[in-house]
Amino acid sequence: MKISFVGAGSMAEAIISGMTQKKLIDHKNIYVTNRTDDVKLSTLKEKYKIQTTYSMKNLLEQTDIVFLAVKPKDAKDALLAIRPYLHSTTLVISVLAGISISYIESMLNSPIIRAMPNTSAAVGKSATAIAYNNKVSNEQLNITINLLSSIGKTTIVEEEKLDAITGLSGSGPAYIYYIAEAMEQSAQEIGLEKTEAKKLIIQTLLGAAEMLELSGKSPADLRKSVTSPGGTTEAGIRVLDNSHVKEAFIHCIKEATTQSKRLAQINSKK
Ligand SMILES: NC(=O)C1=CN([C@@H]2O[C@H](COP(=O)(O)OP(=O)(O)OC[C@H]3O[C@@H](n4cnc5c(N)ncnc54)[C@H](OP(=O)(O)O)[C@@H]3O)[C@@H](O)[C@H]2O)C=CC1
Ligand SMILES: O=C(O)[C@@H]1CCC=N1
Repeated sequence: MKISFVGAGSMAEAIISGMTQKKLIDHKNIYVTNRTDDVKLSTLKEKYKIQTTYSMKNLLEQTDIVFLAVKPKDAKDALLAIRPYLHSTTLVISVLAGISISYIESMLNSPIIRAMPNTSAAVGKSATAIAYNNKVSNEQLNITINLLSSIGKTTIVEEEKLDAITGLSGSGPAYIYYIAEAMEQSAQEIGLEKTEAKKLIIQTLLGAAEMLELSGKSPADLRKSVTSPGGTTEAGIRVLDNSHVKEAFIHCIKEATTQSKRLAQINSKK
């Protein structure tokens, strides 16, 4: 099987990294291109032993799957560039935030899967959601689900949910990194050494995620079990509550979701 990536940025690299580690597909059959950044292409070629090219013909001839991984604003250009080289059955998987299946259908007569992964794909831990059009065969759907299993967990959803999923889990890793940044900064201010703090923060995040997955308890119950009356956690959380941090996070996720919808509107007019 040959897989081609149009776009060689953070998301394409995260998917390529996950796929090549799991060896589900031979790295020699993974092709990638971008617009101008040849240094990035050389780095990807060196790091993952994949093929790079600036020829669309080379990229797309006899390919089974094309991953579209350009910024939403570049969708039209990329779709126009690939169109002449696609067979009617070539599967197009778009990871673009806010670009609808119908927008892609307006330019391509192809089987289309719209996917929303996240950059944790690089370590096989993406939360990916997919929706697809009626040209996707059962075989293509099964191949895609199998392929995406190499970068994490995949669920099939109705396309309408993808804006919300983009706001929640597509952007989600960034929210957690934001918390990690704050933890790192505070660690220095309370007198901890950077490397020791880093280890403690990572283990704390991993442990909390695993508790959420394995304990069967709700986040609220898990939080209660950390919070002794009159203790340190209570004192800390009081500051978060007084600063309305939970409301800010809820607002953040709603705003990211709205932005996904805005992107759809902006791009549908292009
Ligand atoms: N980053 C993330 O966490 C996630 C991103 N996504 C989606 O993935 C997509 C890519 O995001 P991300 O990787 O962060 O973006 P980047 O800016 O890192 O990468 C975009 C890539 O697209 C290339 N490109 C632009 N136009 C063309 C074109 N016409 N033909 C070929 N290549 C082109 C750029 O090349 P060059 O540098 O040479 O211009 C660059 O390699 C976005 O649509 C985003 O919504 C989805 C989920 C998570
Ligand atoms: O910020 C973005 O637009 C992309 C989509 C989801 C995560 N990153």
